[in-house]
Order: sequence, then structure tokens, then C-alpha cells
Amino acid sequence: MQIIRKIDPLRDALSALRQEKSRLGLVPTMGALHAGHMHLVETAMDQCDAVVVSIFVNPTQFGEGEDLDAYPRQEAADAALLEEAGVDLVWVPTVDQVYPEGFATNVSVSGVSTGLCGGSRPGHFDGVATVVAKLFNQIRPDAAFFGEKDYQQLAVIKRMARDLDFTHDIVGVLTVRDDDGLALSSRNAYLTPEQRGQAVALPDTMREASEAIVQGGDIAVILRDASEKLLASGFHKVDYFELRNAETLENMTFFDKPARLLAAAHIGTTRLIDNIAVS
Ligand SMILES: Nc1ncnc2c1ncn2[C@@H]1O[C@H](COP(=O)(O)OP(=O)(O)OP(=O)(O)O)[C@@H](O)[C@H]1O
Ligand SMILES: CC(C)(CO)[C@@H](O)C(=O)[O-]
Ligand code: BAL
Repeated sequence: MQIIRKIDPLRDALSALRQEKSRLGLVPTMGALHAGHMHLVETAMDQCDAVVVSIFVNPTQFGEGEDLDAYPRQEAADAALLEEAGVDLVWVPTVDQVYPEGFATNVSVSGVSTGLCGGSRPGHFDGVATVVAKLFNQIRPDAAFFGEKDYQQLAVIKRMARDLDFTHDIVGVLTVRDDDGLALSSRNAYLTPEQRGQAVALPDTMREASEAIVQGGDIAVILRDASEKLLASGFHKVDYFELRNAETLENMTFFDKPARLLAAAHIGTTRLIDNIAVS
């Protein structure tokens, strides 16, 4: 497995890989890998002949006061996991390989970026769309794999790919959860044992709200009660708890399929997100 940090050796390695392997998969990550990431890698390995994983903690998707500096970085452990999984190449660019001196371009996707995480993290999806467009052009994969855990991000990337004529497949992969239902996330590492115990209220509350919606309850009341339940369970702030159309991400005031519940809430210093299908 090659670990590459500069664009010229990346191009050489990719052309060599392309001589032997016909379908190239890309799994973009910010590192601190867990079983959720490894499920993306395994899915990519199943569907492709060669797999590239990128590890880049992208500064432009972090807002002021967010956890850019604190974000967990553990490249050696990540590389060991990827090597064991049989990944061909790991792209770990330095910041200047992604944002060279004078970089002045921004990819901004309207519509699906509005509200939800786009509302509570202004500019976040511009940073995501810009870096993912860069990664697509640097790697030129045949398929790229993203987790449904970041559901709005997946919708933004699908829209961007359609709008900018990236013709490769964008594959969404199911969320991997701990035994108690909490979605795996690199940021779970910030939780104290007590907060980790309380955090299960997020998936539990989403499941209960989903059932109540399917049974025909008043959506506004269900969503308000769900936020209150989180606040009573150890979370101190709920950024959003919303029902949206699962494809367009438009707001939903009455239940219709396909529907998705999406939520983001803060516990201690950690902001957690989750989403589930309502069906
Ligand atoms: N539990 C999970 N199941 C499936 N995919 C996941 C899971 N967690 C993250 N991913 C996916 O892995 C890719 C890289 O995500 P990232 O490196 O930001 O990890 P993360 O655990 O989501 O971290 P963070 O704590 O920053 O949200 C994204 O496509 C993301 O959706
Ligand atoms: C897609 C991504 C790698 C872009 O930095 C990041 O947002 C993530 O890890 O989900
Ligand atoms: N997992 C999405 C990346 C972020 O939270 O910045």
C-alpha cells in the first residue's frame, strides 16, 4: 500500500494503478478511522478493482470556534487498518496540495445545502463541496463512497456531481452503529463515559419519533417533544430535529414517503448528528 502526500507522485501512482485495474474506487475521509469508515472501504473493495482512501482534515469546512485543531489525527493507526483491509493507495495531501497559494475558487451548492447542518454550520458545505470536487479531479475515480450518516453531505455531493458533470458513481453506504444504536463517528472519541451513556438518547429519540410519525401523530408536536427529550437526557442544545423529504431534503409538514428524520445536538463539547428513514 502506497502512502502519498504530493500531487506529482499521486499522478504517477494513479496511472500505474490504472494500467492494471479497471474500476477505481475513492473513499474520502478525515481520518481517525472507525468501523463506519471501514464499511465504506469494504463496500468500495467489493465494487471496484482498486481502492484509494483520502485522509485530509479539510480546514475550509470548519467554522470559527469549531474543532479543527482538536480533530483527532492518528495517521499511523489509520494506515495500519487500511493496509490490513487491502487498500491500494492512501492520499494524505498537505494543505498546499489541495489549496495552493492563491487558491480562489469556491464550489457552492444551493438548495440541499440550506438549513439543517448548512444552517448551524454556515459555509460548511461550501468547504465540503470544494474539497470533494478537488478530490474527484485529483483521483478521477469510477465510483466514490460516502456514508449516509452524513446524509445532507451525501445529498450535496450528489447534486454537485450532477451539476458539474462528474459522471462517476456516487455510492451512499448505510450507517454503521454501535450495539446500543449510536452512529459511529470520529467525534464520539470526545465523549466522556457518562456522555457516551447519555448519547444513545439521540438514536432512541429518533426511532420513537419515527414510529409516532408513521402512526399519524402531529409532526410539529412529535418534533418538539423529541427535542425536549434530548434536552432532558444530557444534551444541552439541539441544532435541529426535522422531518424532510429524503430525496430533495425539502421540509415536510405532513408525512409522505420518502421521508427522513435528521437531527444534530450538542452534548458536552461534542456535536453529534444522526438521521433515519421514516417508513
Ligand atoms: N457510522 C458511519 N457509518 C457509515 N459511514 C460513516 C460513518 N461515520 C462516518 N462515515 C462516513 O465516512 C466518511 C468520512 O467521514 P468522517 O471522516 O468525517 O468521519 P466521521 O466519523 O463522520 O467524523 P465526524 O466525527 O467528523 O463526523 C463520510 O462519508 C462519512 O459519512
Ligand atoms: C467528505 C469529507 C471527507 C470532505 O472533507 C468529509 O466531509 C467527511 O469526512 O465526511
Ligand atoms: N463528517 C462530516 C465532516 C464534518 O463534520 O466536518
